[in-house]
Order: sequence, then C-alpha cells, then structure tokens
Amino acid sequence: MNIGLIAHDSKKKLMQNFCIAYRGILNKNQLFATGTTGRLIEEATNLSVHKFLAGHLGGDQQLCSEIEHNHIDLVIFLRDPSPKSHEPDVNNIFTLCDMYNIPLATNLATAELLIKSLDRGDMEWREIYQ
Ligand SMILES: O=C(CO)COP(=O)(O)O
Repeated sequence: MNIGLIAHDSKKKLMQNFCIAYRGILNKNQLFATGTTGRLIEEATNLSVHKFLAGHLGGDQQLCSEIEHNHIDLVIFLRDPSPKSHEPDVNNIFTLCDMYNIPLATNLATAELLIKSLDRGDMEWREIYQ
C-alpha cells in the first residue's frame, strides 16, 4: 500500500517516534511524504521515503495530486490543532481524502489504529480501486 505521511512542525518529533515504533509495518509499504517530514523520518529510521517538495514549496499540493491520481491508499497527517501562521493551508488534503474515501488519521491514536488495521489486511479493499 502507498502511505502518505505529513506532520505539522510541532508534531514532527511525534511522527519520527511513530515511524520508529511501527517501522516493521511501514517498511512493507511504500512511503510518500512532504519534504521535511520525509527527511526527518529517514534520519530517525532506516525507512526509505519518496519525498515531495517541502510543504511550503508545494509538497502539500504534490501529495494532493497523488491522492487525486489514486496513488495513495492511506494518509497519516499528524496535525497541530493550532497550526502556525507560516504553515500552508492543508484543508485540501482533508477534502481530497473525503472526496476519494481515503482513510485519514490526523492524530496519533487514529494513526495507530490505521497502521495496525493495515497490517491485519483490513485495507485490501483498496486493491479493488487500484
Ligand atoms: O507543510 C507541511 C504541513 O503544514 C508539511 O511539510 P513539511 O514536511 O515539508 O514540513
């Protein structure tokens, strides 16, 4: 499965720790991330991540485009409920996940549920759409 990973600045450490904890599951999948998030994941783990541009340079839109082209099966976006003003508007990602019925986690608790569910094979229905 293709997993999209993105984190607001205040959640990037949490994303690194999430990826360390679940690298055994993540490394059986293809990982796609906005630039800074992807680089930090690679620095903290031995995971290989396809990195888009940094979010503020268009990486968010690149991830959106992959969702629209049905290349992403699951999105984990560790979101700051009060994002900083310099952080790009990411509502498009939420909208597209809803439009295309893509499982989306926006906090750690849901991210853990989704990643365990993925590992159990609960997302095989996505293969029908690919
Ligand atoms: O823009 C983002 C979230 O607002 C994420 O992009 P980066 O991973 O490049 O920081």
